[in-house]
Order: sequence, then C-alpha cells, then structure tokens
Amino acid sequence: MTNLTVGVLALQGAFVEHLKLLRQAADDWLRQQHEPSTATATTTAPGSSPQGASPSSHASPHTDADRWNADADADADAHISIRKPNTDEERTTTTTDLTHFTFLEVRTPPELVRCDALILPGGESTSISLIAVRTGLLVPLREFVKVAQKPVWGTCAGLILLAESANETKATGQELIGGLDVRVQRNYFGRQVESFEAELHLPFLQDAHPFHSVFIRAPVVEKVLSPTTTPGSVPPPSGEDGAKQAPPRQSTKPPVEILGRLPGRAKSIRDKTTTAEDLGEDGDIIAVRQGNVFGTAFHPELTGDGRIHRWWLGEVMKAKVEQVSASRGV
Ligand SMILES: NC(=O)CC[C@H](N)C(=O)O
Repeated sequence: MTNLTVGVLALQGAFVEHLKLLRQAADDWLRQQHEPSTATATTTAPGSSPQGASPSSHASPHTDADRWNADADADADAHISIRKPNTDEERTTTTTDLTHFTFLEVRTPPELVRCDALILPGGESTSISLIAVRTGLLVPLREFVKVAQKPVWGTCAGLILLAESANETKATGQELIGGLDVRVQRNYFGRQVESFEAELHLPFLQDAHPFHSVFIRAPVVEKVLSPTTTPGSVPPPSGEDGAKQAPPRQSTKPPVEILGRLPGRAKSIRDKTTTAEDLGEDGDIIAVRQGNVFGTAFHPELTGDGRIHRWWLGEVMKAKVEQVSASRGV
C-alpha cells in the first residue's frame, strides 16, 4: 500500500479552491475508470474538510468525490487506474501496488514533511514568503523542491515563489523558494482591475478543448535562465599548481520546458490593434515545467476545470511509482 499525500500550502491565497479541484480531479478519474486495474484492493480515503478558507474561498460541501481511492500499478509504463472499493473486504485488503491519496493543508514544517507533492496557490507572493519565513517554512520548502525534488506546482503567486529570479519584487526584497530556472516578472499583465480571462491551448493536456483561464495580477515568464546546478552536483577536484580547472561538473537538472503560451496578450495590452500573432510572435510564456517543478501564471483553480489538476495528479502518481520502483531496485 502506497500512501500518497498531496499538500496545498495554506499560508494565504486560494488554497481551498485547489483542494476542491484536487478532489474533483480524483472524482473525474473515478468516473472515467470503467476497467478496474489488475491491482484491485484499496481502502477509503476521505478528504479532510478544508479549514481557514481565504476570503474569496468557499469550501465545497463534501460529496462522494471526497471519498475515493487511487490504485497505481507499479509496472514499467506507470499505468494508473482508480476505482472505488466495492466491498468491506476490499477496504481492508492492501497490497504494495496501491496508492492511497490524502489531501491536506500545509502550514507547518511537520505538515510539509508528510507530503509527497505540494501545490503553492495564487494569492500574494510577498505575503506568502513573509509568512513562510516567520513560520520557519521557507528553508523546508526549498529542501522539498530542490533537495528532495518532490513534485511541486505553483499557480500565479506560487509560480513567482518557484522562480529562481523575479522582477518587480517588493522594494525591501522578497524571498523566493526557487527551483525553476526562469525569471518572472510580477504583475506583468497589469493591476487587479486589468484581470482578464483567456482560452488557452495547452498541448500537454492532449485535449482539443481550450482551457478557460483567469489571469489576476499575473506574472509572466520573461526569460528561461541557464540551468542552476542541482544540490547534489559537486565541483571537480582542484587542479595542481594552480592549473586551470575544468568547468563545474555538468548539472543534471533537466531543461525548462515551455508548456503554454498566451498569444497576443502582451502586445494587445500596449497596442489594442496589433496582436502578437500579427507580428509573428510566439506569445507570452505562461506555463513551464522543469523536472519536478511545474508553474502556471494563471489560476486553473478558479474556473472549476479540473483537467490540469487531473494531469498533475497523474504526474505525481508516476513520480511515486518511479520512486517506489527505484527503491525496490526494479
Ligand atoms: N493572483 C496572484 O497570485 C497574483 C500574484 C501577485 N501579483 C504576486 O506578486 O504575488
């Protein structure tokens, strides 16, 4: 039995909405699942009731979606299937090939330690980092992302926190968690009143339907940086007699992948008639991934569409399956 705990950082911002969509994503999987996997046994996994909602948040009433189970076959292609338990016997039977999800709000280092994966919600990145410093979470968060390299997803303010570099930060400075070798520009798309909605084409979802998204004082990824070294990488041995040293050992950090762009928006803000497409531009980068770290400039948790949450949970499950396989020496 694999217990997989997914946390949502709950210091400030739209964390309740993420918890709701994580459960919805799991429920979608349940509905889609017609063929039970070869790994059959499972147990119940009631989601805990979200507490401390942000002012804009409303906890969803608990439905059947809050009681669900996930089975992940630990086979080579990391096939994932989910279904509900049918009998009491199944509820009490466990096998090592099963995954049992728990979703929780994270406010303290002990809560973070419980997590296999984490979402950093939108909100206000300066507040989130300040509270993280004051609650002793900043260093554990950096270790979670960069040393343990567990799956992490940041939305809007969360993306800012996960960037290695940010422009337009608070005059007094702003601590970042880092992990993504990108430079973001805060509030790139304008102030709160300039918030907008857009239909995005996100090829990684493998779904022709556009993703309706909300941008609220959103950042943009303005530059992909050269990869920083991974914490595990070591410098080469020093040369004798002051001999020229070889460059540092190649970082094994994967490249930054651009997973989504917003065509036309940047130019159309400044010039209402010309779109980026007209100019032959690719558009602004609004979704990136680098290994275990995923970031979106928009708020998928505010539109009720659980497709990105479902995709990301699938990635989390694959990462867990790979980790379990590696620890077994498979
Ligand atoms: N909606 C958001 O998350 C806004 C992010 C905000 N501009 C910040 O810097 O944190």
